[in-house]
Amino acid sequence: MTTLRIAGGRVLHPDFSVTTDDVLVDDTSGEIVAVGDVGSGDETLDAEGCLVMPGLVNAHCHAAMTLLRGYADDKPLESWLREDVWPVEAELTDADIRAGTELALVELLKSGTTAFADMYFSMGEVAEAVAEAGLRARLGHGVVGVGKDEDAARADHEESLSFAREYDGYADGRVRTMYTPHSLTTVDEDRLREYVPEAREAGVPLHYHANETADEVEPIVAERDERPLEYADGLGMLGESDFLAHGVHSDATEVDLLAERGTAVVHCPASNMKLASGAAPVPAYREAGVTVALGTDGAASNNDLDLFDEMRDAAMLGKHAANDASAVPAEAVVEMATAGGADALGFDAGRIAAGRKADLAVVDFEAAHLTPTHDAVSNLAYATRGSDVRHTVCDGEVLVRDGEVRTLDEDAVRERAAEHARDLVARAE
Ligand SMILES: N[C@@H](CCSC[C@H]1O[C@@H](n2cnc3c(=O)[nH]cnc32)[C@H](O)[C@@H]1O)C(=O)O
Ligand SMILES: [Zn+2]
Repeated sequence: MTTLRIAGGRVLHPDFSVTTDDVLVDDTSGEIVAVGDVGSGDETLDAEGCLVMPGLVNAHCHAAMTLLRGYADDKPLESWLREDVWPVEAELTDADIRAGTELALVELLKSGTTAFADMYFSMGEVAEAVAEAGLRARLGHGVVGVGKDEDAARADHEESLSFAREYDGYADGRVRTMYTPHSLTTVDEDRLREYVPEAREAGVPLHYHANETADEVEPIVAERDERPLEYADGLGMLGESDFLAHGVHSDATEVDLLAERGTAVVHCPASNMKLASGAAPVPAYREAGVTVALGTDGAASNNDLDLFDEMRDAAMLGKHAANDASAVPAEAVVEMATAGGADALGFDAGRIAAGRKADLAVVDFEAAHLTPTHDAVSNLAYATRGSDVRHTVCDGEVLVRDGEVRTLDEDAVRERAAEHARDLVARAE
């Protein structure tokens, strides 16, 4: 066992208090050993002038969509997907996805993110990239039934399940998996009835888009005379380990249903604002006891993967939507980006405490835009940027030191991704 002492910083505790303390982590167990006066470690990571916080969790992402950053903007979800995104995605190769995912991982790591959930395709490539980069992930092959005959749709579901079975526990357990039907409107009821029980048998959680836009809610209500999440519940899709993305247009019945079932919601404020999907009822979820996490969604609808941005957006959108400046306060968004995300994804992380996973972000607070520090949590929620992250530690390993990614070659990754993005778009035209 080699221990690492993260020394001299101010530590953000689970109760949101902040003290000047050291954190000792063990790179063999990947856990936090002690917080406080921890003695000396085998190695030291300097955190002087910094805030040591739990690593951020991006609980809903399509990592390789970094290749489509800025490709098609300023359109609503339905036409954006059908006219722009899906035609280009039809041209994606394994190598494209690897290149786009690595680009995403560089961005995630440099901005303090230690875990993410990814729904996309060529997930074996994504798992390899995660193994190499050193962070933690919950991965699923996204299933879309639209435009496919029954055999093709079945094959897509089978692929999602076989990936989930094969890769769960990969990369020393840092990779966990999930079954990911794209949404309640893009996947057939018959197929869900067939495959959801198989996912249960495989012991993997479900993750899907739900109640993202009003357009997606209306046809379900019109056809079935029940709310989308009542429909999902009838299909057995609201389990305790499941988590859904967006939940913008949930009504009070659905909020209560989620609370009762223990299903988490991933709030994606930037994507929801950019696609003009609406504002999720975050205060109602939290009051009802629903676990709320934060996600960037893909870089094509955000257009970055910076969770500090997302925290700020969540707070701002929450206040604006409620017409109440006290709605979605600083502590709430920091909790959503850390403990909430870890809970949604089923990782024993998101809090700095002995015995928890050693997933940490060390933020340099000695910057003009972070001075003074009246309230460290306020600074994190409202003034910090991803580029303020100095070190990122996951599973006890230092993945970013002094702003430099140690597990991936940033320049090579960036060049490769730019090349793949250019060729991909050219093929699709
Ligand atoms: N196997 C599927 C791929 C599904 S991956 C997940 C999908 O979600 C899409 N996506 C990205 N952002 C959003 C969003 O905000 N709402 C709904 N879908 C999205 C993304 O472009 C990708 O096509 C197929 O054969 O098409
Ligand atoms: Zn999405």
